[in-house]
Amino acid sequence: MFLEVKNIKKAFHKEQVISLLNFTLEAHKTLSILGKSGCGKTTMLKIIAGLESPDSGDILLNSLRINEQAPEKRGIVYLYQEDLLFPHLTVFENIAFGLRIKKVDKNIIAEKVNTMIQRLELEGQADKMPHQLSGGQRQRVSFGRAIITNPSLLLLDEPFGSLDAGTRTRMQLLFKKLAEEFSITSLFVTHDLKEAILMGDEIGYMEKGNLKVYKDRDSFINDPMTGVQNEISFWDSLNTKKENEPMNEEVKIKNETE
Ligand SMILES: Nc1ncnc2c1ncn2[C@@H]1O[C@H](COP(=O)(O)OP(=O)(O)OP(=O)(O)O)[C@@H](O)[C@H]1O
Repeated sequence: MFLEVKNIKKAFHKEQVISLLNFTLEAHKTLSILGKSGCGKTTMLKIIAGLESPDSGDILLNSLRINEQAPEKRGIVYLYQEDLLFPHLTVFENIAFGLRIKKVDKNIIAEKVNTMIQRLELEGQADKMPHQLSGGQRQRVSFGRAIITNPSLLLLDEPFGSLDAGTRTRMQLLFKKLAEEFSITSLFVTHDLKEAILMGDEIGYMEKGNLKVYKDRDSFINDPMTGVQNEISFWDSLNTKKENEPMNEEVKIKNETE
């Protein structure tokens, strides 16, 4: 297993935010994690990234215990909704940033960044500054910046939360494509049911600091806790209403003519 999270617990003062967290993730897979606000999703990601320390338990990456490793040494990138680009750098330089820090040869940087810009469908935007971009374009630049350094694990915290529905759908498809192309291993936190189903090779549901990972999509869909059944009943009830509408109309007309 590539990522192993074992018996993690975390409390803030008296609030037990992570009760007992246990799960594993294979390399090149995406685990989407659904859960209500405040159930501990961000805290879990921060612990894995090394931005918060757990009270107990272990995190293993490639069989190595990384609990004491500094965040920048973990090869993990944590990307959140309002990810800030460097405002004084162009799109090209924002994406190139991680490679420049690693002192990669400038010709290789140019080649890698230009390829990434193409993959992100950002052709013609390379010289723009972040404030000249749309929300979806900014989010794509953030992805590019995160992926270009080949992180071992990508932690995505509601990455499309601030986008409109259409842009969000396009970003989901683009991420699926990039995840495959760059063999990304990721945890994808979302509030959105459809997004969780669409993005995850595996799906987990977090409640009160516990994560349940489902063995397949059907078990997730059939568990009443995940809310999928409620959603289906809602759409079914609208359909039934629609089917009944002409009938009601007929009854009304008939009654009026009687
Ligand atoms: N640094 C902190 N100090 C004290 N309490 C905290 C801290 N960070 C988080 N919490 C608390 O831990 C709980 C879980 O927070 P967390 O941000 O992990 O939830 P979440 O599931 O990511 O929520 P959301 O979906 O709204 O982002 C909340 O009750 C929050 O107030």
